[in-house]
Amino acid sequence: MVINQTSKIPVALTVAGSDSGGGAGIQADLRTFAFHCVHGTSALSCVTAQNTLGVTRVDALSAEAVAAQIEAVVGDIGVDAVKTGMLLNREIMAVVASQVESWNLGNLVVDPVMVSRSGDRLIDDGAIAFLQDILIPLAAVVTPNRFEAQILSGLEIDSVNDMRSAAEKIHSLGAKAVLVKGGGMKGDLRGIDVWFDGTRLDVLKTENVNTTNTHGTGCTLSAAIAANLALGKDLFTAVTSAKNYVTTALKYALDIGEGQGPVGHFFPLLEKTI
Ligand SMILES: Nc1ncnc2c1ncn2[C@@H]1O[C@H](COP(=O)(O)OP(=O)(O)OP(=O)(O)O)[C@@H](O)[C@H]1O
Ligand SMILES: Cc1ncc(CO)c(N)n1
Repeated sequence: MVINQTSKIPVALTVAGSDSGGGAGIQADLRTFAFHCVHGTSALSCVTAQNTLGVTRVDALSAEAVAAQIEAVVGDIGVDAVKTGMLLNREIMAVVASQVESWNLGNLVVDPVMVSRSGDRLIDDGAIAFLQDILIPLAAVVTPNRFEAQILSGLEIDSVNDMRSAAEKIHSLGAKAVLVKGGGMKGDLRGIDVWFDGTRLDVLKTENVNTTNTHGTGCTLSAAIAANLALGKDLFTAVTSAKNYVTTALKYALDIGEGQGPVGHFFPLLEKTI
């Protein structure tokens, strides 16, 4: 890609939580945007005290504060794509949905964050129905992991066929496309995702990377999809390129902390210096 000083700089917005450990959430999103040469902007929904072992505390921002951040960014800078991550509660989801509608924001990637890899609950009771009924229908693509896809579809997911059925069921909620992610599947199925956009049902396969340092894969994937959309790629290409980015970032995952380390976003720089 060539970006010179006269090119229009693509801009992406993440509406998500902060991960103090730097592996997921807004920190992962902004790094991912930067490594796609996309200017990253952010609206913080909550602050988690978190590390590679898990989440010890969550503090929500007010819904008004989230709305004000989105307004400040969109009203002045403008955005080419948006991703949502950990939105925590219905009040925050409601202002995000109304901002998306009033600014007519297309290219919306909804990562329906409900639970972390280490098993911590990242959404309030009662917010799931709102996500399902109001936010997901506004999305260009929704990217549930295995656990989230089970909740959204009501199906048990143990095989690729189950992932296909879940993708079809979740598509009927109204998003243009669905990517059911397979990071939480067992054995060889880890790393297999299923795409459905109403006509095309595809199994997306990359190599299964043998690492336990997988913190932030989902945030990185949805941020990379948003970055690719901001760069003007079509939705399916944005998703497959994002998946390739995550696979390489997993190969360069960081072995830090006592638990699950984060994926290594900065591999493009490492490769240049090797
Ligand atoms: N070990 C692995 N090898 C290859 N790809 C993987 C592996 N683990 C996860 N992935 C890929 O990473 C992407 C994110 O999927 P995953 O199911 O891990 O999301 P998630 O559970 O939302 O992530 P997190 O909550 O850790 O941010 C998917 O494309 C998935 O296939
Ligand atoms: C802030 C935040 N967002 C998303 C996730 C999902 O991995 C997480 N663990 N923390």
